[in-house]
Amino acid sequence: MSSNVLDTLYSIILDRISNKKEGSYTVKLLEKGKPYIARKVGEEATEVIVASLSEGRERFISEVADLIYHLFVLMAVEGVKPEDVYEELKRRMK
Ligand SMILES: N=c1c2ncn([C@@H]3O[C@H](COP(=O)(O)OP(=O)(O)OP(=O)(O)O)[C@@H](O)[C@H]3O)c2ncn1[C@@H]1O[C@H](COP(=O)(O)O)[C@@H](O)[C@H]1O
Repeated sequence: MSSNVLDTLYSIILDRISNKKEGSYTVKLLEKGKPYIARKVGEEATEVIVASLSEGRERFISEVADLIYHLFVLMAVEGVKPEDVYEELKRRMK
């Protein structure tokens, strides 16, 4: 996965936070607050599990994308950038 897609996604999410674009799903999530967003991350993780166990490759890819998006919204709420996570993953590399 090229990290510039992830970095671009994160910058779009930050843009939605600051510009509150009309009709934005991200803005709707933010308005529902952190507990709701955290619950959505859990839901999307479950949907990844279900897709992995009983649905095809395309559904699995789609659910992983949903999970990454919702995780990135939660990271933005927490003030954690993708680079922070990349650093941690790099630190763990053997
Ligand atoms: N990658 C995504 C992305 N993946 C999934 N989703 C939304 O996440 C939801 C997942 O479906 P669910 O059934 O879990 O959610 P729902 O039933 O629609 O709504 P709720 O259950 O949350 O009430 C869908 O509404 C999708 O539209 C996304 N929404 C936005 N993005 C990215 O975020 C950017 C900003 O989007 P907006 O905030 O809508 O402008 C977009 O340009 C995309 O790059």
